Amino acid sequence: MIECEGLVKIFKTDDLEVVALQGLNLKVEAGELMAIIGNSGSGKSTLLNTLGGLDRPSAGTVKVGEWDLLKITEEDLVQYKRATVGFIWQNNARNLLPYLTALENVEMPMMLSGKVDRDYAKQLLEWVGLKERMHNKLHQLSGGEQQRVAIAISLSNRPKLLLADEPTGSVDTATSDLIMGIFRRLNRELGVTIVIVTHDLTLASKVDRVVAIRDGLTSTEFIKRNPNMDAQKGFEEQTGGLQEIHEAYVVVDRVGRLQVPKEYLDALGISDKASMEFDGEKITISSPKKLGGGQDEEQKQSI
Ligand SMILES: Nc1ncnc2c1ncn2[C@@H]1O[C@H](COP(=O)(O)OP(=O)(O)OP(=O)(O)O)[C@@H](O)[C@H]1O
Repeated sequence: MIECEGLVKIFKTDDLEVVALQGLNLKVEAGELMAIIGNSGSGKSTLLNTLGGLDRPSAGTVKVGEWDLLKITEEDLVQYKRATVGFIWQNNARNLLPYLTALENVEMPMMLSGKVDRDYAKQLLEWVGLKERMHNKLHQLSGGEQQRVAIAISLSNRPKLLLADEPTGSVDTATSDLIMGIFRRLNRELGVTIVIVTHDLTLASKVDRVVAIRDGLTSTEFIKRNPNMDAQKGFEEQTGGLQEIHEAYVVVDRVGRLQVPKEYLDALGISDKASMEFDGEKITISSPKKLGGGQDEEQKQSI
């Protein structure tokens, strides 16, 4: 469904260039429900905006289904956004109209694309658990309910891909669980591919695959050891961290590049060069060998 290879995004302002994505690789299969995590400024939103057709990529490959988002024309981009992708933001005020009802809000994008399907709009609000509140004006709904209206809106164009940027960022834990449950159902029952960007490790622990971004590159992948773990409700909350539930893998790209965490490099005093050894079973990266002896002091680290 999604294929990014060597994806680069550079933001240019008057006197500054920011390389937000530095040659990122990412594959997402159709029907996946996965999360992207990373520190602030690591490029998560830029990646999501690029996948959503809101930001234009600077270089590399970025394909979503049949669409090549690097080469796509402006005209096709409008079509892509209309037909293929749905978007949910943390700040739902961006896509909601407070003086309209929940139902009218869901119908609005349908109206803009020329085809209002009231039954489907109602069905969507039922899906997100707002059957009883669909005729309430937005300002009469709580923040969590508004976020659920936003989810219904994002599905109004029947997207194959749903992109959610911190969808639970401003709601409480109960609402966050509810939203995650809605995502899981949409994914399992309607087959919508869902990519969630989040800081929240508890949320991330509830999906099968998590990809970590560091400095605009995919660095680590976490794959759930037991995909049926969802059934054990509350388990994630008890265990907390991602590593309890997922196996962590370092991402190696097509030409063999991988990202070594900065803290490891700092601990070993590695800056621009390292020694690498292969003993038939594992690869060892260590601080550069000192020419003319001194190897005994070498600190080693296995990867
Ligand atoms: N429109 C823009 N113009 C210039 N620089 C930008 C723009 N958007 C993002 N950046 C820069 O690109 C880098 C990545 O930003 P991005 O918003 O993708 O990170 P993020 O991981 O989503 O962070 P956060 O979790 O804080 O939202 C940052 O250095 C940011 O300052």
